[in-house]
Amino acid sequence: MASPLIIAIAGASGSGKSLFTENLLNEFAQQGRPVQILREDHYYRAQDHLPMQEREKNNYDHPKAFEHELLVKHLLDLKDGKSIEYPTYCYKTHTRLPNREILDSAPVIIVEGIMLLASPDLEPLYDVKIFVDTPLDICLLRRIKRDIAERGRTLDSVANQYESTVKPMYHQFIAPSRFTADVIVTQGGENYIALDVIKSHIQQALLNE
Ligand SMILES: Nc1ncnc2c1ncn2[C@@H]1O[C@H](COP(=O)(O)OP(=O)(O)O)[C@@H](O)[C@H]1O
Ligand SMILES: O=c1ccn([C@@H]2O[C@H](COP(=O)(O)O)[C@@H](O)[C@H]2O)c(=O)[nH]1
Repeated sequence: MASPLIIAIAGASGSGKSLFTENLLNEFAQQGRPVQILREDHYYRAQDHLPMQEREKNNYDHPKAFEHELLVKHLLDLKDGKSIEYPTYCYKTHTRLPNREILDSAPVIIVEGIMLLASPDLEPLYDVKIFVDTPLDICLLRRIKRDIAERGRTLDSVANQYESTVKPMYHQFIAPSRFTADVIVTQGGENYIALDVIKSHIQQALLNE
């Protein structure tokens, strides 16, 4: 098998990265082309050694919050055609779960997450770098709805975390990383023209291998 293409999709929390990734996956699934998806969030560091109150105060919007060393190893393994033991993370308890999933390599690997273009160790591994660029007020509104519905948060906790870490870290790490991207996607997860352009590029790259 030729070396898999690795597509990185970055952007602010709530920008629409997950939805964009799902829609890209659907495009390939319709053609019966195997795609593997990795989420950077699964590589948040385990925090079982810390009490819950400490975990709640942590900065989850700093590159060091992630075990990027393990993500680098996993991407290299997938590039070599090997399977990986993909970790699982729980946002409610802010730590890893014991179960791991075996993921096989595939011709297209999509990796999605906030800090993917802000880590010099990861950047050389990508074949295509995409940044989903959505205004921060829209990201915040989506995050409020999602975090209350799915991640066990309250309006107050979302607002406090946003002011203390999410917003400042966005300006320090995520916004500058957009300049390393090959493609900037506006309008979040439902930009079908961007999806089409990226799908065509990937198909062409696979044909040329
Ligand atoms: N273009 C869009 N229009 C409307 N809602 C969207 C759009 N993109 C994403 N969403 C919604 O906003 C929320 C956050 O999107 P998500 O893809 O999870 O963001 P991210 O992965 O960047 O944090 C989800 O509930 C998602 O369905
Ligand atoms: O334990 C945790 C881990 C992460 N977060 C927040 O999640 C987002 C990143 O996930 P998206 O799916 O891209 O929104 C990040 O901004 C962290 O603040 C958390 O709250 N708790």
